[in-house]
Amino acid sequence: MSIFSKLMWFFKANKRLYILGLSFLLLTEISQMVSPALIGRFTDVLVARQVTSQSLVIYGGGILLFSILMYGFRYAWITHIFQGSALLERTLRQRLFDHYMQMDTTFYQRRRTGDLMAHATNDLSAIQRVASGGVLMLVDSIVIIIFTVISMTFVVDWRLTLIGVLPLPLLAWGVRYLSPKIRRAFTASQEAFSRLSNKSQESIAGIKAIKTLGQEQQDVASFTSEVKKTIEINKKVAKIDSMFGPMATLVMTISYVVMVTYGGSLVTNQTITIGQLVSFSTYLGLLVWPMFGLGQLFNVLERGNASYMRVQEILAEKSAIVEDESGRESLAHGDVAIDIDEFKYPDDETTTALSDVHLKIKAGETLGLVGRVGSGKTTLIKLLLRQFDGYEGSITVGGFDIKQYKLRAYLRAIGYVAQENFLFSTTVLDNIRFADLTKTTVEVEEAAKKAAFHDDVLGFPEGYDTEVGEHGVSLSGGQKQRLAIARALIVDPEILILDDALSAVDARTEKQILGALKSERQDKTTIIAAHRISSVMNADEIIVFDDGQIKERGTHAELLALNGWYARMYAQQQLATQLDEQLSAKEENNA
Ligand SMILES: Nc1ncnc2c1ncn2[C@@H]1O[C@H](COP(=O)(O)OP(=O)(O)OP(=O)(O)O)[C@@H](O)[C@H]1O
Repeated sequence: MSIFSKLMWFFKANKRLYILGLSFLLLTEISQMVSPALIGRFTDVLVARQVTSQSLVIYGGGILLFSILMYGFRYAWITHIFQGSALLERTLRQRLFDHYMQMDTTFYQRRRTGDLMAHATNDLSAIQRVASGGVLMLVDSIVIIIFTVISMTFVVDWRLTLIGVLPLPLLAWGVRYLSPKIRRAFTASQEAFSRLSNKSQESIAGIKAIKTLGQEQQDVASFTSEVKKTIEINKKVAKIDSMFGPMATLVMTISYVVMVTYGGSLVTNQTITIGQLVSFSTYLGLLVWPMFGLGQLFNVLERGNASYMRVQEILAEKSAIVEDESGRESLAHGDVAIDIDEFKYPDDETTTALSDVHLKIKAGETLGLVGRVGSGKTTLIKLLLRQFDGYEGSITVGGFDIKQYKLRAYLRAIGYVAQENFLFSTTVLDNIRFADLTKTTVEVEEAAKKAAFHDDVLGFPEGYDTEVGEHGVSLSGGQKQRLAIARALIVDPEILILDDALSAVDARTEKQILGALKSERQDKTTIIAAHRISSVMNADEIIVFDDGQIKERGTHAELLALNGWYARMYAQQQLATQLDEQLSAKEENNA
């Protein structure tokens, strides 16, 4: 029952809908009570052999009239209540989705995709059932029970009523006994569903890796075992669930036995008429649904409660990125000053990911970030993207701390391209102009040209209208990277960040893209993190990271003169390129 108080905010907000719905319910029940009384009276007229055409019209017409009224009222109240539940589902869905959108990176690291999807589907449906079936069963059952018992007392006999309804508390006891069991079973079932969703999601997403490593059979086996576990848990739910129905039938049968034996004796000693016994039997019949309803109700409420708690737990999680409500709305631009004394990832407090990183990028300049694998390049970029706020020190853009900007305003100024980029299941055109769908085809083409992607698109079956992503053509790693670069360039960001975003393109294409960036973005800032020195060698300043710290810094020439890691890497890569060129030339000669 506590789920109703938890949802009170919603019922209050939609009280008009619910008051109307419940008023129609009351009218339905009142109409429903009239027919059994009319049937009883008519039985007495029949027994006394006093049937006339007038009595036929009165009783027949009366029963028909009230049935029609009942139909209309029932239709009206059910539509109101179900409208309410659809509203609740929409409200919660919106809240949950907004929450998902606001949450930070660590939230998505902690929570598995399958779980998050289960909350948005199964859990919300279970809660929605509380506001529809739950309300319907609760109010309908209680009102029918009260009205029926009152009608039984006044139309028939109070003693028969008392004895007839005496077995009903047995049902209440049964429900109380079974409820905690169904709650536990249902929570386990929801968790099993989440695990199954996770497994399916991971297998589908990782299908290429599974096939390449020849792990199909193992994967099917582990999926089957997960399915088996889920079925076992659901069997348990069904077992407990199926106890409710027969229990209600049993209790009702006891009531009928009481009615036949005690009611029969009342008719024999002429305390009540046969017609009244018929009315009583019809009233008792009306109690069958509320008994089932109450049994089901607790089931629906327990499920709803378990789901509501899970959804609330998610909604209560706060993003580590705190939005400054009165923050700056204006576009962030100007010099970038990075002063990080120390940063540790929240899930690894023992390791210092960055320390003493102090650098300045003047507006319009290019910064290069290099260093061995895991040296901290992406970590610094994550801080710039405000994926983590918990560092000692500050990052400012245009003299203002990046935390002083409204997140949306700040991120609007940034174009970010990662090594692996997500493509949406839509056309190349809409993927490129994803950040601003008002951009024209010409603007999209221009951005694609700068990213050296335009010629590739012309080769696609339907050019810019070719569908890509899950339901469309597959792009190569390099094409995906260049599409993502075009996507970032189209909004002409104040700060463009390329995080190993040229790793899958060849040296010539890289040169072409870097040339376009240089000429098109003269007054805009660019940050390039890369493994290939050629990606950063023309930057105004190059930072060499090692173990989260700046090990070397300077221009290309200065770093070569230092004769450290950078110079060694450059020499090695130069050598590799020369060897490659010699090999290609040889192959061409041989061909
Ligand atoms: N979310 C995280 N939680 C904890 N540690 C992390 C997290 N992300 C990265 N790290 C660790 O931080 C260190 C720096 O990683 P980072 O991704 O910044 O390196 P990188 O220089 O960009 O490497 P690469 O060249 O491979 O992209 C690594 O030791 C990495 O394991």
